[in-house]
Amino acid sequence: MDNTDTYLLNFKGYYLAHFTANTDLLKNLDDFEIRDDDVFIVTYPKSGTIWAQQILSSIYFEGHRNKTEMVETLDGVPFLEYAAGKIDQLKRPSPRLFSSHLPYYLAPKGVKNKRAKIIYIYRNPKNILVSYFHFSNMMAGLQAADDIEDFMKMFFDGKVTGSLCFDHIRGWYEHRHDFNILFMMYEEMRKDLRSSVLKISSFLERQLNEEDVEAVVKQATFENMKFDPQANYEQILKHDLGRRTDEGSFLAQRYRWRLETSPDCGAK
Ligand SMILES: Nc1ncnc2c1ncn2[C@@H]1O[C@H](COP(=O)(O)OS(=O)(=O)O)[C@@H](OP(=O)(O)O)[C@H]1O
Repeated sequence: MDNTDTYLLNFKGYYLAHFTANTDLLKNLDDFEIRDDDVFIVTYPKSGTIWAQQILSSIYFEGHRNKTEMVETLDGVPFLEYAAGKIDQLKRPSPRLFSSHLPYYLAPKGVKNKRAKIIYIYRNPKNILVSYFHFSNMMAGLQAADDIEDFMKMFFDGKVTGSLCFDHIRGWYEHRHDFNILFMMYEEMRKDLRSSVLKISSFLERQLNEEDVEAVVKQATFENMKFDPQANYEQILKHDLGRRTDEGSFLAQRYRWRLETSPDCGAK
């Protein structure tokens, strides 16, 4: 493990966000005990993790779906490799839902033996790039960039948390036969959220009645999540992760309308 960079932790050739990496867990990552009913959301950063967390959490937890329980979405679907000390993963009751930005080759042995289910969300890298640029400038623990060109250099050199985006997506896709995995595309989910929820719940073998499906979809709309304090990470951002500036949020999309029309993807 190379600890020398302020922002990036190099673990076996892969960059993690230094400030929040769970180094104790990483030491024994390969042997991390996997249960048959574990479920992982795997993404490259800025590809829709928080969105998938919301969908999974409301598929699995009735109290979340019906808003009778006030649980931060992230606490229901915590990261495996981040937030050291916050949760003892081994003591969590089943079924455990996880999030992860890890590349395929760092997945614990049990995941490679198809013991857990994985939902891999991928997003158009142009949209990732713009989202990541704004996000890096907002988050205290990530390296800020002077402008989009500056960030593009880091992004295409893979000198960002998550390393090179293309390696991440290609790696998981080319090794898909080693895993019990469902691929979902962010942009397709945007086009048809209901079908995406049905596809995910069917893969997870979770029976939902019509009313449940409606509730999950409603909870997962951008408009709902943007203003739902349990879902939008605002408190976590403020108190745990740390902001560099008051501007920006996890659910930004301020440039969304430009994506279809502008060659610079709304970077300016
Ligand atoms: N409900 C819903 N619908 C559509 N899009 C959504 C939704 N929830 C989150 N998002 C968008 O996902 C982007 C954040 O990605 P991640 O959650 O993967 O970020 S992170 O890696 O966990 O930091 C981020 O994209 P940008 O807005 O383009 O930055 C979020 O807006």
